[in-house]
Amino acid sequence: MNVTPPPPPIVNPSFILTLNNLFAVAQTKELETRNAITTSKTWTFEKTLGYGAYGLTMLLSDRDPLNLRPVRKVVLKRPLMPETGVDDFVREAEALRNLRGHAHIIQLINYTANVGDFRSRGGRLARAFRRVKAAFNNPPVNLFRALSYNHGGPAILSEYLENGSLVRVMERLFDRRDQLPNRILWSWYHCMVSACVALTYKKEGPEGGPLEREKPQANGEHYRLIHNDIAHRNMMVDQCEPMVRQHRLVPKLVMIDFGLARQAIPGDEIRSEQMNLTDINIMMLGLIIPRSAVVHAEDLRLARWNGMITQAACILNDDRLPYLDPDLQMLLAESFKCNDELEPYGRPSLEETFQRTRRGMRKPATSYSEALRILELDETVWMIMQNLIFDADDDDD
Ligand SMILES: Nc1ncnc2c1ncn2[C@@H]1O[C@H](COP(=O)(O)OP(=O)(O)OP(=O)(O)O)[C@@H](O)[C@H]1O
Repeated sequence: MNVTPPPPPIVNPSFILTLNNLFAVAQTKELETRNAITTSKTWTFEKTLGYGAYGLTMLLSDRDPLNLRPVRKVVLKRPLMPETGVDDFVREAEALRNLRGHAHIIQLINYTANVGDFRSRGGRLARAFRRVKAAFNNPPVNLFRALSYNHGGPAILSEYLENGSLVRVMERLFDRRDQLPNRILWSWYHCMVSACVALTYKKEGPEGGPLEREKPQANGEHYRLIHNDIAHRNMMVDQCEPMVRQHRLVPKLVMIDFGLARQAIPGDEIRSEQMNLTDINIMMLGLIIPRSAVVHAEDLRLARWNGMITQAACILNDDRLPYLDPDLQMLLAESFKCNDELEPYGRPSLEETFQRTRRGMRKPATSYSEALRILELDETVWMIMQNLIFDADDDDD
């Protein structure tokens, strides 16, 4: 019998992480980082937030023995193995630097391609002096320096958002057989669409600078960034903002994890916008029906509805979703519209979705029918947010 030999591996096999050893590698990396941070005495290792095929994401806090400043928490992301994923880190850092200053994007604090560059030549005295200085002012480079003694490779530092991701919200909705009022759905839809608008132009703001809400740009260079990993786990819940009308009751959402982000080629501006937007629209279906298994475009079912063919069948049954705002239902139905060949057709653009979600977000409780109004009142929205996010136990973290 003629047996064809297997093709040679494209990647050096020593760099391939199987699921079996991924956990062990992540644990070792965590221990290394924990030791380096503990030795430095200027930062504290709090916990590991997560790890994927390439990176380990950890929460650290600024150690302030004199209690001179508010404790600052930061997120540190490092590659699991120095040989792999470094390109993803460089791309992620570059995207975060370009997008810094956009209100719905996680804010980069600092980045280095190689923590080894921070290895200081000073002796014990210099180190002791730095430690004393750190009690007054502990800049993020101290962290890179702490990591530099035993390691090289890239590190990304970003702000920490303590309210978890939309996965947490979805799980709680599922457990409690609850549903989100339309005003929360509109508000979060608009946040996520704003994050997609952010991906169309660079902001390049300074570290710690003011954040600006995104606006579709009529002119200027298009950034054409495709996130490639838009999912509930990569949309974080921020704080409420008492001075911003739309986030007084409903906290802002912020997009994270740009490790897979790529810039589309010139000419592909609209395609890049539509790719990000489709992922957001799929996330919206999940927020409306947390029990639905819709997580990928392939899971969408087709329906004929109001003279169109749409893939949004799961939200068109009015008996199952009597509370859903017809305007929101219509926007999502149109966002999954297909032609007779079942290809995407006539879907609202990013700019149109931005304008329609903004109008939706601004609807007061009184604009809903009397039967629904109780769900949409400020008091109900506030109570649901407390319940799902701010007062929720941390047992499922
Ligand atoms: N800035 C942040 N604030 C709070 N939590 C964060 C932050 N960044 C990441 N996390 C948490 O850490 C987890 C992993 O982070 P991240 O998505 O950046 O890494 P990843 O290795 O690409 O993971 P994945 O492949 O699961 O997306 C996230 O799902 C989130 O829960």
